[in-house]
Amino acid sequence: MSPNKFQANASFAGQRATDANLSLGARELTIHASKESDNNITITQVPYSCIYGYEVSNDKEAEQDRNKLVVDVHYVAFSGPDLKNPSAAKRATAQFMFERTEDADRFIQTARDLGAFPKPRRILLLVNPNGGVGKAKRISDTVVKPMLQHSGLTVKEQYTEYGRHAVDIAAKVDLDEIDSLVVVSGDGVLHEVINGLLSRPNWDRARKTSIGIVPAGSGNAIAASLGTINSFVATLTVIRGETSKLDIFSLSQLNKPRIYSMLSFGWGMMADADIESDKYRWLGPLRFDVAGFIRLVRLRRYPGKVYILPPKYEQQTPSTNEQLTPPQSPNAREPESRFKHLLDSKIKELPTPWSLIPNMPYYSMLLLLNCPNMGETIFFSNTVRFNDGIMRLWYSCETRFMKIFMPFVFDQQNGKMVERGLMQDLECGGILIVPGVEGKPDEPSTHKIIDPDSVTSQSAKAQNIYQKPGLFDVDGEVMPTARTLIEIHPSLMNILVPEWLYHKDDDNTTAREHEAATIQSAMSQKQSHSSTFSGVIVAAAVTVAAAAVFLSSNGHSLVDLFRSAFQL
Ligand SMILES: Nc1ncnc2c1ncn2[C@@H]1O[C@H](COP(=O)(O)OP(=O)(O)OP(=O)(O)O)[C@@H](O)[C@H]1O
Repeated sequence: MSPNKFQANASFAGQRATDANLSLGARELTIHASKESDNNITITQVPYSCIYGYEVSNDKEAEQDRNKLVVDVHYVAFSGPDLKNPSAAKRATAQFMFERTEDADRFIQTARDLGAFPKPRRILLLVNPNGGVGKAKRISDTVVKPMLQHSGLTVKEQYTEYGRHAVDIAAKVDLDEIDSLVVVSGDGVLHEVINGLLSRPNWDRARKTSIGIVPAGSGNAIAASLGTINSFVATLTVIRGETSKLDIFSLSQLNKPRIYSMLSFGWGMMADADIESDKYRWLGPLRFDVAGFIRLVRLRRYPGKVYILPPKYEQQTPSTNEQLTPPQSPNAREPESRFKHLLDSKIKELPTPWSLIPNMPYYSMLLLLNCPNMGETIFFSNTVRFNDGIMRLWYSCETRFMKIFMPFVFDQQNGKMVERGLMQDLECGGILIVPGVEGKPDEPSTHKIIDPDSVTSQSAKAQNIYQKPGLFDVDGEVMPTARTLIEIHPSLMNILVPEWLYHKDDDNTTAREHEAATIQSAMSQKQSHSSTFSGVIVAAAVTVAAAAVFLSSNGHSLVDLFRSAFQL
């Protein structure tokens, strides 16, 4: 028999087969078996990228014969063609009963050599018991830990005990003792992990530690973007250990420590809604719809100036600091921004290559995204990739209720929100935002939230331009509304991704496409898809109902809400 072929009694995918032929290929295990019921031959493929572990035991049905060994191969099986569909994956086990110990040993050794089984790694698992609707502990206990148990990985679990605890943990953990830092939480805790790692003195070493997420929050934008909303797929991803580069944004303000972001920066309506949605955390992902709806009917204008740097500008001209600290040095410190001086409010006009976004007397929304999804239920645009080294900025000064309402309700999940002309978009390599009243953007006073009643400019008042500068939202966390420099650091970190995910820095696209095709062809049942439209209608109905419940509990009604909307 050829070295990669084996024979064993098999039990898998709800069927039993005597003398099934197993073959270990370059990227998948193939099982040829004849069904006991009708003698028909079935061929089942299990891609290695779906295998999360194995176990060996004695055959219980043949206790006297210690020579007979059973190998359980644990994998994630997809039941529909959409690899990103959260309900399309489940755990499965294929059981092979070998007649002789040598055959079982040879099977395991060959599978190992071909990369069928996960490679041993050390993982620190951070679980936020309070994230989202408090489901992280359950996901960790019922999915993550049981799967990790079979994986052969070394795992240490730690609960976060207070807000920003993950920053402290990531800043202090011994990096020589772990290979990956994985959170079972929402995006907020992953944001904290990134900021903890990048605050370390051994910055260059820390940034290379791979990070991962099993989604258990209410936004889960990163997991939605990676196609790992399903907890089984997310845990499989952590176990298999495939990584991709991840661009990171840094946000600098005068005399404040830099903040790092892996997901988004927002200002205006969406940012206010995101931060304000924290009050409705108990609603889960629906909290964004409710807060968004309330903010939509109370639309505001956000005055300020936004300057941009051309895309890839930084990469074309490496800074002196980067030359001084070669990336191979493990203790290289965080490189300083060469545009830091622009944070000085005395600088009124920015020098080339910076340019002002023209014709924007105020903004109603501004959004910088690093991933296609803004949340589990908000798919923004598939033009955004987390490793292309480009910042994508969307902005608008639209304040008409219906113009914003329609795309937000009907295009939230189909990526067409930006195609409706609601927002303009730009690619850039850096941004400087100067929030504040039109004509006086650089006054130090605009760094604070200002009472609109204190505005004296008649023209600003007449145009209803001058209002509170709004909130700055970084990955769902608030930062002070002040002159802010945002820069991109291409491929700064490494994030755990599903092996079949196509990504741009990949030199093995064909293999990955084959991987996705193999998984898709291995699927047995057809997935039934509810239409996006009906999903949206249901979402809208639930949102309105939730808003009604919330408002009535606060002594208001939907009628008040609509009245205030149309008065604006
Ligand atoms: N034990 C704890 N007690 C209170 N707060 C905590 C605890 N552990 C973490 N936190 C805080 O919980 C906040 C939210 O966490 P997380 O990101 O997991 O959920 P989420 O905000 O619902 O999800 P998403 O960011 O995807 O919307 C974080 O700001 C974090 O600092």
